[in-house]
Amino acid sequence: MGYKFLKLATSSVKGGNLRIATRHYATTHEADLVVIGSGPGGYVAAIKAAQLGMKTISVEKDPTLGGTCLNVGCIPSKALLHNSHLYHMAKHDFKHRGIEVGNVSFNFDAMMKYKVNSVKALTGGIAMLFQKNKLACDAMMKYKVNSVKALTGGIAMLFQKNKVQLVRGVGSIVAPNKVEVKGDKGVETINTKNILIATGSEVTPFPGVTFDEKQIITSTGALSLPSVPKKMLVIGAGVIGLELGSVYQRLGAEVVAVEFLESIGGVGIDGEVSKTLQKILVKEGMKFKLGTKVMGVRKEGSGVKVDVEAAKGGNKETLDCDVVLISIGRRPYQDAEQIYKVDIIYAIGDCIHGPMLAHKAEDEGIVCVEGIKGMPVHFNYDAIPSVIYTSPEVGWVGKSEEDLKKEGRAYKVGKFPFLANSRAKTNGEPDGFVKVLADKATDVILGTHIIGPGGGELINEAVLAQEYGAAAEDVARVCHAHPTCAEALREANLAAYFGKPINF
Ligand SMILES: Cc1cc2nc3c(=O)[nH]c(=O)nc-3n(C[C@H](O)[C@H](O)[C@H](O)COP(=O)(O)OP(=O)(O)OC[C@H]3O[C@@H](n4cnc5c(N)ncnc54)[C@H](O)[C@@H]3O)c2cc1C
Ligand SMILES: NC(=O)c1ccc[n+]([C@@H]2O[C@H](COP(=O)([O-])OP(=O)(O)OC[C@H]3O[C@@H](n4cnc5c(N)ncnc54)[C@H](O)[C@@H]3O)[C@@H](O)[C@H]2O)c1
Repeated sequence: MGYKFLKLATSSVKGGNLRIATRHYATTHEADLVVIGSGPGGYVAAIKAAQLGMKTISVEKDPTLGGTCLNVGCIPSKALLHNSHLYHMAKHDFKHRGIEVGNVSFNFDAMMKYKVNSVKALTGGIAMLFQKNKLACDAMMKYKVNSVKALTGGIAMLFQKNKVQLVRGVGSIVAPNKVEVKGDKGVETINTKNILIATGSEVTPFPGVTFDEKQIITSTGALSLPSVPKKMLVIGAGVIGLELGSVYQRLGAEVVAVEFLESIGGVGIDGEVSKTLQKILVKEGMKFKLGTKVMGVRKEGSGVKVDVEAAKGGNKETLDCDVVLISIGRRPYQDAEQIYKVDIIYAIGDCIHGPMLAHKAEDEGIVCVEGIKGMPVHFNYDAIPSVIYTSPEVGWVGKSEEDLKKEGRAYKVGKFPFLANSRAKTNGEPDGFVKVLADKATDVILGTHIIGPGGGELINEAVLAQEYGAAAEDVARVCHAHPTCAEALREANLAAYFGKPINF
């Protein structure tokens, strides 16, 4: 697929948050490429462009680099998921493994501090990498002084290393080759050959509901609650609802997830995997109200009341909770004022179509700047992995059984349970399975679905196979280390191509 699909008129970029700035120029810069937004899409694109020899400027409005993913998304959520999982294991699982640790408790403040430090370490590093390309930048230097700690980390280091210049402030496209940045230093102007928009996304609001980020919260509030609520209601059992719901459920909250659909896990998840995940999470203590729509959310007394109704109509009830997390999706960032209509700009990541995932944004960023340089480009949208970082983890790539049935495509299924995988069994993590879907006639892999230990890591092997057009037999004939959970992936491929695995 060519890179032109990323070349958009600004008017077609859904997240049109690009303002017409007041014209009072403090400084003028020249660039080959200006990247607006330093999330995983923008910062990766900026670094790649600098590595390809382009004079690159990154424009960021927020005080820290890294966008949603590093500041209020992937990274802080995974810090909480990992540590709450360790706590949960120590409390409920260690004893039967012969590990005696006495009374296990947790220090919520310390857990939050660990999360903050994980984020700092990564956001700081981007600026360092930008600096490595030795472009003078006052804002960068100020940043260096102000956040020495941050500079020891990842993104700051990457900016430094790759000589990407950073200009802080809100970017606006004011002409086809001109970006204005309104920041603390007034308005800076950048004359540039190319512009790339990577302005990301924001929470989809719930009609009639105002977030206070204390009791009626988005994912951002959920990442910084002062204490574990007694009862948490989650609206939307998609990725965020399941991940952050898991965190608080493990830490002792009673968590109920209300979901409009009859299944959990959001878009693209295979139906059998979704059902299995739901069973496991219910066993762990999470509750679900599926096929239920939320009609209203209001604060009453010290709590929150949520009015719900069966999605098909009928049964109505009011649910009580201390905190309600609304996680019904995200939309392209909409701080829209006036949009200058220019034809030749590029846009990537959450602000355009496609799955809102950090790795999708990153890969689009690389493909986009390679395209600008006139290099051959390739991005296979059918081979973007999805992971839900619950316990066990869920990972998938390609088509689900539901997709294939809808398409009327003849396919075969190869399935292997972790119960029969020696490593998973020995580790005491036997829940879940690997399912491979392959074309009935050609054996070419169409989709892989994993629920089980390390599913989020294992899926990458399946992505590689699918990217290279592998048949199930190809993976089945590759020697896999023993004992590893990856052998379950091999066995599922064996089952798909030969009809029978070895160990089950
Ligand atoms: C709780 C949560 C958990 C998540 N977990 C995962 C996960 O595990 N894995 C995964 O793949 N994805 C995850 N995501 C999704 C992921 O965060 C996004 O897909 C990703 O951040 C998108 O990258 P982006 O570069 O397109 O935009 P963003 O990361 O949103 O970055 C956009 C940047 O642009 C800046 N900006 C916007 N407008 C302007 C302007 N006019 N001038 C200057 N700067 C501007 C913003 O300040 C921001 O820094 C998660 C999201 C959330 C909310
Ligand atoms: N692990 C990851 O990769 C990860 C983690 C977190 C977030 N993200 C990204 O962030 C984005 C947003 O996540 P999300 O969980 O908010 O969205 P989502 O699309 O994953 O899930 C939203 C869920 O809310 C349900 N819903 C919508 N309106 C509802 C209503 N009125 N009442 C009840 N249920 C309702 C939907 O049916 C859906 O199941 C996603 O696109 C996701 O890709 C990714």
